[in-house]
Amino acid sequence: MVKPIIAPSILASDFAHLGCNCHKMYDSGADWLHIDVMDGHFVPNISLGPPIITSLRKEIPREEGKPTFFDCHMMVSEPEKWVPEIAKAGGDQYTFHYESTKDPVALVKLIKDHGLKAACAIKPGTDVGVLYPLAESLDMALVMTVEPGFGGQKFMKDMMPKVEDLRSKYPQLNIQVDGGLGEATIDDAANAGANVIVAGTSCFTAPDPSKLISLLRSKVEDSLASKGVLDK
Ligand SMILES: O=C(CO)[C@@H](O)[C@H](O)COP(=O)(O)O
Repeated sequence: MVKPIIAPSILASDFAHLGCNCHKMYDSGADWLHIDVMDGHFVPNISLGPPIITSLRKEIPREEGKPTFFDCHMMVSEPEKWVPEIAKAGGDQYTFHYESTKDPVALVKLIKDHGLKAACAIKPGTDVGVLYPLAESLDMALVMTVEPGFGGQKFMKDMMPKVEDLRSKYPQLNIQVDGGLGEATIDDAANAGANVIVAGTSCFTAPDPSKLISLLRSKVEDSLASKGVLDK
């Protein structure tokens, strides 16, 4: 059984006001913050890294009963290298890209040994079948719905068969979609069976983020209930 999880991507925040903007997302009903770490090698962009996550964790300390989960999406060439630093900085989940590692099984173990939840992402051109041998050991699978690297891109609806395939094979797995999600695209993602919705531009530009977050949540909830996999 899985729950709807709405995760605003802080890449769309004005970084000059990052702390305030992150509080605003949690106050608006976000479950997680999605933190995009980019190294300029795996993707053609540089975003932020462990020092900023450390500062954010000081600003948003872990507190029982409060949403403070940091979902770290590692768009980096050497995902093994950054596990200890992300753990130390205060990350909660470490999502590596399948395309960036030679040994995903060892990497999942390394991530869990550092007390982090382990997730694996696939780029749009990667076959969903690469996730099958890993799925039982993962806390989440991420199906990218844009080419990783930049916010504000167009949602790729043709990725939805990957989500449908994973949901039918792994009803209990957290399945995340990332890129171009918002009011216009949530139906496609929810109907396919995604339960973790990353939304950057849509959340950070919404006149009322709480309204958007509750809309995204209710669409996911309805779809999970219709599939009989909603954790109430
Ligand atoms: O990982 C990425 C981009 O590489 C995403 O997390 C984007 O930041 C999502 O942004 P929007 O498409 O929602 O603006």
